[in-house]
Amino acid sequence: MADDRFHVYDTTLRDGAQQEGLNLTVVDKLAVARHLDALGVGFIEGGWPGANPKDTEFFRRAQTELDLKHAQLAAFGATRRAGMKAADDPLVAALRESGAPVVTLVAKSHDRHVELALRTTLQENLAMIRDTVSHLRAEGQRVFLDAEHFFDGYKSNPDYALEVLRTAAEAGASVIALCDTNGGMLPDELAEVVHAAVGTSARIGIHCHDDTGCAVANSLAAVKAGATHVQGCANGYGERSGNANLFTVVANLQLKRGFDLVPKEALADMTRIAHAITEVTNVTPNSHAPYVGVSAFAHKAGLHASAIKVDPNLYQHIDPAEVGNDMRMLVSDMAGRASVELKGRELGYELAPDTSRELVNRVKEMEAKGYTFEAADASFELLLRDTVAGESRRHFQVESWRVIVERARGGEVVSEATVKLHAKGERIVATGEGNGPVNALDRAVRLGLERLYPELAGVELIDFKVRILEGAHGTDAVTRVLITSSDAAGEWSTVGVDENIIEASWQALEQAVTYGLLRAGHTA
Ligand SMILES: CC(=O)SCCNC(=O)CCNC(=O)[C@H](O)C(C)(C)COP(=O)(O)OP(=O)(O)OC[C@H]1O[C@@H](n2cnc3c(N)ncnc32)[C@H](O)[C@@H]1OP(=O)(O)O
Ligand SMILES: CC(=O)C(=O)O
Repeated sequence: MADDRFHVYDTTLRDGAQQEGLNLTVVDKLAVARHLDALGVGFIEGGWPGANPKDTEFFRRAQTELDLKHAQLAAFGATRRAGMKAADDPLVAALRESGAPVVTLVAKSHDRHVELALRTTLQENLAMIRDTVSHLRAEGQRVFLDAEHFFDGYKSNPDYALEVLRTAAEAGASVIALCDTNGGMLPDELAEVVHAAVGTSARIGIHCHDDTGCAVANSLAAVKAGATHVQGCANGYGERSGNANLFTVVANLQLKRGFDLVPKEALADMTRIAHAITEVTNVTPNSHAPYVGVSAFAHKAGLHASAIKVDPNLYQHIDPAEVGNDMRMLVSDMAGRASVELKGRELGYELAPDTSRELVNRVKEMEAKGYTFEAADASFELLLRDTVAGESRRHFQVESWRVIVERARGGEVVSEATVKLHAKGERIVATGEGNGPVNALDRAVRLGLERLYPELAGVELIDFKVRILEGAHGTDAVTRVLITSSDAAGEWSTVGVDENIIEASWQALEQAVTYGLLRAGHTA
């Protein structure tokens, strides 16, 4: 089990699930819990048993289907309703019966909320907290308290807000998490309030929302002010602008502040875990996320690359391997010789200085015409190979292509493409039909080449993006086409640019096929 000196408490399955558009099944929740446990968090808040059948079911199945190595499960719920006994409240019963060793109770700590939202007295709210905490403690559960709206409540009535903490601690709550529920706090003022709360006898925790973009900074400020329990969500999921991103918080505390929160090997697996969770949640990963985003260690500027060539630490705050991420070089019109040299090395080529210079010039010229190599790594690698070895080293040469688009009598629109190619000493003429001109060209090329290169059967065109770009003089617009292809081992992207959309598509398609053949081991 995790070290009890400092708590890492994940609430993805409860507060994270309050994110717009995020909807997890019980199986999804179990899968996310396993990923979080692999990261080594101390607590996983699984949901609110009794509030909906899914969360009740999660806790039932968790007892037999989750074999947690690090984390303890926490069941979330509210203090009892006003005017009744905790033992008689069905939602409190659901917490008791959840099988979770920890219960986290949300309680009002803002006087205005007690009066307006709960519609009860300040004294009755304290009684609700006291009764519910002591009842669950007597039933053998460890009880944490989320002091809802604590910071706004402290500003409105500090004595009452602190009285809520004291009441919960005296009744047996072992953690009191101060919640910036509306997410409106800034780090300096938040730290002052945390300072005032530390010493109320229970461990003080922090739970921040990101409405000011400060959830992570606020969590760190709270820890500096004495909090020893930090809550957050995987990938910053959560209601409105989200919760503190637990991955960022953990990496910051462990790598910058020297806390020993999760095993070193687990931290080095964090990027994979963050992405594995996005696969379950079906939320597109934020490529710019600190530490774990695919762009977190991607370098585009030529000046950066020239320094990185000497020492990567000159433009990186940590070694990406510490969080399981990788440094990547992006090649674009902002590249210099060092950028292409490093990118070449990443792809397995050692480039001579003259070749790097020629390649940078070609990249800049082509990007000025509308090509984009940072989005089309495969096109860059082909350009690099052409620069080193010449285009004659391609697997096939194109004599010509032609496409006919016909609206037939019945109204059906059909496309037919003919390609004339040269490969392995043969002249090939092939015709393909498709539901559009690019589809027809793709079929024709495959039909022509598959006999010589059977691996092409495993290459699929999976995405096709078109963008109309302003021409250099603002009049003659050009089309950029990006094609993403895949085989059993991965994906690659290629780019084509021309005033004619079919020519632009053809360029991207020809490169997609050529790169697919390279990946299949045909060096041409
Ligand atoms: C800050 C947070 O994110 S806390 C987590 C919030 N999460 C959720 O709300 C998701 C799950 N919620 C639910 O499924 C439902 O709201 C339930 C099952 C909890 C309650 O549903 P309902 O009984 O239909 O009540 P409803 O949602 O309309 O209102 C909430 C009730 O809880 C009361 N309440 C709110 N906070 C607390 C609290 N801390 N302690 C006790 N009661 C509370 C409200 O006063 C209100 O009481 P009322 O029914 O007498 O008006
Ligand atoms: C409890 C909780 O999620 C909050 O106050 O934000």
